[in-house]
Amino acid sequence: MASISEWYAGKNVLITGATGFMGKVLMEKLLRSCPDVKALYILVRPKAGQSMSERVQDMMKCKLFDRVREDNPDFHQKIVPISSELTQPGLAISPEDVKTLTSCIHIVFHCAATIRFDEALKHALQLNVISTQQLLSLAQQMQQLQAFIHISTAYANCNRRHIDEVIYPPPVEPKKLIDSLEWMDDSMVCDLTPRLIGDRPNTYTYTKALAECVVQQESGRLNIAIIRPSIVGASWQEPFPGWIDNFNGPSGIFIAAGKGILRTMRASNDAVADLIPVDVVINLTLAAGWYTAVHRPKTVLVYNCTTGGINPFHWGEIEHHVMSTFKRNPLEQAFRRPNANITSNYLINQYWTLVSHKFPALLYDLILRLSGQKPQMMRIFNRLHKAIGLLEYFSSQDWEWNSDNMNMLMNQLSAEDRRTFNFDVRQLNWPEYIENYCIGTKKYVLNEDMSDIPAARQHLRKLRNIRYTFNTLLLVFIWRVFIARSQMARNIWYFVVSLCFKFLSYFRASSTLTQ
Ligand SMILES: CCCCC/C=C\C/C=C\CCCCCCCC(=O)SCCNC(=O)CCNC(=O)[C@H](O)C(C)(C)COP(=O)(O)OP(=O)(O)OC[C@H]1O[C@@H](n2cnc3c(N)ncnc32)[C@H](O)[C@@H]1OP(=O)(O)O
Ligand SMILES: NC(=O)C1=CN([C@@H]2O[C@H](COP(=O)(O)OP(=O)(O)OC[C@H]3O[C@@H](n4cnc5c(N)ncnc54)[C@H](OP(=O)(O)O)[C@@H]3O)[C@@H](O)[C@H]2O)C=CC1
Repeated sequence: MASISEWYAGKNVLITGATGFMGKVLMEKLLRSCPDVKALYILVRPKAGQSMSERVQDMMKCKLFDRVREDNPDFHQKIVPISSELTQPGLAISPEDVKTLTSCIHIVFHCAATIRFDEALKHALQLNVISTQQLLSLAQQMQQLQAFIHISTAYANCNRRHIDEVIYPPPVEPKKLIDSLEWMDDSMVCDLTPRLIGDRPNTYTYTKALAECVVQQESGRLNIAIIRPSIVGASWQEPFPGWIDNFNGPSGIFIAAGKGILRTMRASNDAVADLIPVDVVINLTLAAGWYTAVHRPKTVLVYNCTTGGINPFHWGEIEHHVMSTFKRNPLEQAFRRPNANITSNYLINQYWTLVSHKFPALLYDLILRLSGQKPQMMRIFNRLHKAIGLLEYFSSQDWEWNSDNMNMLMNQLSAEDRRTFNFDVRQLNWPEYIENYCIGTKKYVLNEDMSDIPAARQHLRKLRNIRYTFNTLLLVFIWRVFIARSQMARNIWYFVVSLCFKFLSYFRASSTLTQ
């Protein structure tokens, strides 16, 4: 049987969400490990004042593509951008482009989605559900289509503790919801949202669950697979360790901790941190594409792409390794020395939020105001608290995912494919992975240079000296205000000091006697 790379040779691939984190890694891997792939058609919209072509050109300059560029400097010739706004009718694809796509595409990878946890339900429904429906309708017209791979999330059914590789009944019939929301104005939808999402934490997981149901309903004659990754993190091995380009999931938390801004967060030390490296997800996705096309399973196969059941690691361990990495490889211009702690206790977290977040922010903003600058720290902390509030649900509990299909797929691969498209997370060394992940946030998200580490260390030493000076001044202040002004406090203070003195004298005398 042909290897995975051989199967992709000569194929036209359609990718949605190609400008996103996973979409880019998917393109890179296809171009590098399947060099004979015919073309990658990518659906892209203009954004933030940039045209579609400008965005694609910028994207291809990205460091992620360095290895591909080395192998094939003309790799851009294989990329065919197609203008598309997924929230528009017909995905806003021109009739000529529809004609091209329906005649030549062999495999579709649907990665596009809104992954925001605070997305308005109408928009999340439009993008995550309705555009999936529209893309499936387009796929039904593709004459050469062999597989359709839908990227979902392992948390689509996070209202369950144990999650099998099946499509669960939807919380509501998607079509009914789409029809109902159509006539409602935004404020009505907003009021109804908590009732609708029920025991799910946000509109993201809710609409991703509905999308899975739509995939099943609209599957028709298509060969479909659903990939459900858990928390997608930086790359493990490919194209190089530690590739990450956004603040999503834990990345923003790691950065905030490394900058010394985040000092406390509610999370369970003992809960499994179900992180999955992005290259593992992409390798599994490409292998699932091959398997779906070649073996044509009778039903929609769901692949839970998780680590917890195979090679578990816990949030407490993550905290330890993140802190240790950032102490050895500090981020530039840290606000304070990195020292974050996670706790599952609500009151303890509230206390530390007040003492370690709000108080220093107020103090810093006061200093900024006094020096004629604009206060900014409280605003940063308010945003951080909003983000943490939305993530806590996922870091405070754990889930059990069945990953039989991932194992089945691994057993279907030849030894060579298993190496080229490695998704065997049993080999993942977590401490090494977390170290590379943190360094990746420094290098690729914050664009900091590793050669500046000595200066960053010097800055941390300066912060330590400021803290010692501040603590000493605080002690003197407390002494002046509370001790020196009250006779009773003074008596207690002298009593404590004399007790310490007596203890020291006794200790010195007894140690002289024993000599
Ligand atoms: C050291 C101890 C570590 C212990 C770790 C413990 C716990 C880990 C925590 C959490 C892990 C759980 C993660 C669960 C993931 C579930 C998996 C999934 O299925 S899907 C993918 C996950 N989706 C997300 O992560 C999206 C979450 N983000 C949002 O919903 C929003 O971004 C937001 C948090 C609500 C913020 O919205 P807001 O409008 O305020 O800001 P923007 O998004 O527009 O961003 C503006 C600006 O800020 C940057 N940004 C965004 N997030 C962060 C952040 N967390 N920290 C710092 N900066 C952030 C963003 O890039 C923008 O920058 P710019 O303007 O320059 O583009
Ligand atoms: N990141 C994670 O931790 C996890 C992600 N997933 C799933 O993986 C998939 C990819 O996620 P990820 O790469 O992280 O997400 P990103 O937010 O990085 O990328 C989202 C992609 O969708 C595109 N998109 C969004 N809105 C539109 C629109 N209206 N029209 C056209 N394109 C649009 C974006 O394009 P543009 O650049 O124009 O905005 C971007 O390319 C999603 O389906 C997500 O649910 C699952 C589990 C975890």
